[in-house]
Amino acid sequence: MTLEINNITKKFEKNIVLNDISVALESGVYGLLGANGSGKTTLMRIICGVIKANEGTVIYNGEDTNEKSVPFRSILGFLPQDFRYYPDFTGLKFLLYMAALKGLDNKTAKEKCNELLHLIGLEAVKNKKIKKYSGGMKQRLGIAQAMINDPKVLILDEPTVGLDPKERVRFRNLISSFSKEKIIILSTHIVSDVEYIADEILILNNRKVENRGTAVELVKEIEGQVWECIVQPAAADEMRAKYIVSNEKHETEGMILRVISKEQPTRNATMVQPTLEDLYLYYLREEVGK
Ligand SMILES: Nc1ncnc2c1ncn2[C@@H]1O[C@H](COP(=O)(O)OP(=O)(O)OP(=O)(O)O)[C@@H](O)[C@H]1O
Repeated sequence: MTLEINNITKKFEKNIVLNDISVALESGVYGLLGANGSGKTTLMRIICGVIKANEGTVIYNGEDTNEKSVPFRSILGFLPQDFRYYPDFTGLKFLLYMAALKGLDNKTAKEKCNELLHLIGLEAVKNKKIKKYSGGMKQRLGIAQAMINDPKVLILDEPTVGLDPKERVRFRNLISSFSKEKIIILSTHIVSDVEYIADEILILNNRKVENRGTAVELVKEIEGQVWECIVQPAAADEMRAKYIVSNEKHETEGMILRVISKEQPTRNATMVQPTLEDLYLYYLREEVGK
């Protein structure tokens, strides 16, 4: 199973959001990481055919997904960022409705809806109207609707938004149990989510997929560049202006700063193991310095 994104360029008027992006994906879970506005949603919408790229193609198992003769939609599941619900529908009715739209027959739809409602932990409230659901419950319902047709390619735009820690764990388990022989792409700002779920991480930066790899592979890039040092509060501002500071802790002896820098930032600084969170901030350095 392969999904190839070939030379995708997307402009909104003069604003080039994605510039000649090419990535080839095989079955697995991919975490798409990038700053606000880096084009994650745009890329996902292009893959799903919701919007068209100016240039480039999306090829699934050797076939262009934009060709009308290619039934890509039937093997695709999508949770958009701005997913709309019908507030007066119950959770079950909503899923049955989505199943009908995807062409499932009645019997399969009922079975699938109940199975998913159980998996996402909404069985007890399936007959309640969606307007009475919490944000996390709605989000889980959105995830379920994306999975209703047992898609081979599942695209989830910020699926963990609004989920509490317990719900996030449930989501991770759901994805790993579902991920066999599938391509799952999910975007998030929550680094720990991709760290736990994704087999591979794609970093979207400067209009490109700038880097890809496992969390362990990626953090190697900044090995030897992450430091912890103690500074007095008065010096913290200067440090923030000069370096990427990925964490700050107030202690009695001063402030403990976690700093990303090629050189040792202070004489007392000790080198520490980089994390994916450090790497993320490293890629977002322009934002950090602002
Ligand atoms: N329909 C549109 N018309 C004009 N500009 C757009 C449109 N959609 C997106 N953009 C612009 O494209 C850029 C990328 O937006 P996109 O939503 O893809 O980023 P993102 O990485 O998903 O951001 P976020 O993390 O905030 O959701 C932004 O500068 C945005 O303003």
